Amino acid sequence: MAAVPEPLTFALPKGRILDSAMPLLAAAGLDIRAALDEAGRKLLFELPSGERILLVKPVDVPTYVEHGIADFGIAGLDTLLEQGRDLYEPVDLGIGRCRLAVAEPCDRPEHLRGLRRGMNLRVATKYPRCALRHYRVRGIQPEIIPLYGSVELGPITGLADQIVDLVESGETLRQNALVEVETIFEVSSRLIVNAASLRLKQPAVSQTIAGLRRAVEAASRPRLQPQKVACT
Ligand SMILES: Nc1ncnc2c1ncn2[C@@H]1O[C@H](COP(=O)(O)OP(=O)(O)OP(=O)(O)O)[C@@H](O)[C@H]1O
Ligand SMILES: O=P(O)(O)OC[C@H]1O[C@H](OP(=O)(O)OP(=O)(O)O)[C@H](O)[C@@H]1O
Repeated sequence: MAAVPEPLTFALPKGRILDSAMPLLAAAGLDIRAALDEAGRKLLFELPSGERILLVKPVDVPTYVEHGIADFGIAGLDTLLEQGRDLYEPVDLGIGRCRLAVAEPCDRPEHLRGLRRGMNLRVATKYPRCALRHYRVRGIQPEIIPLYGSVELGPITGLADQIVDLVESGETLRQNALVEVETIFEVSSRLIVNAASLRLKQPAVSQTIAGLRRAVEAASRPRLQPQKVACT
């Protein structure tokens, strides 16, 4: 008797990324909307097609995938570069687009003079490793002040001179009198895969990857504008 294939498990990030990922997942045959509504506050649920869904804080998604608890996950490039884990990253989903950037108060250019004189630069960030790498290649050794959110408060309150944080529209910076001075890298969300699942759960894993690639391609194709038809 043929062995029943083990169902796939997906670690999905709660919050803004899940909303943009749902149409892509549905197009790839993984329609989680109804099960999600039914799940209420449950963090682990099963789809009628058998797949298991784990709802995880975005920063924890790579942990579940690296440890093999989930076969797949969705994580931002910011999180992946910060954590530097052993994972496959086969599809850029093209969602959750933003950038990791350096910003500072618009009205306080004196830190620049400090930088040139090698004075201690205090940088508040949720991304200590990415920030350190960015400054070190420029010969600057900043004091990193780790924060878990509302990073823009750092310079306003005098906690930090600069911040390294995500910028999308730039509205949060603007409303907090900060200005972007350098982009470190562009961010989008990626499909991540556990290394062992890639080998041991073929062909289901390959099918999912191919399905999501097709969904991303279809989503990025320009839509045809409806043409006006002249009635004669
Ligand atoms: N403003 C933004 N625009 C687009 N993508 C973003 C933005 N902020 C974050 N992201 C992307 O979404 C991912 C998750 O960010 P999100 O803010 O939802 O998680 P979080 O900071 O852990 O939130 P929470 O603290 O509410 O759990 C980030 O790693 C990044 O890739
Ligand atoms: O350029 P914008 O479009 O204004 O977006 C950028 C903001 O979005 C993220 O914050 P989030 O909403 O996740 O809150 P957080 O500060 O708690 O991380 C990020 O950390 C910025 O603060």
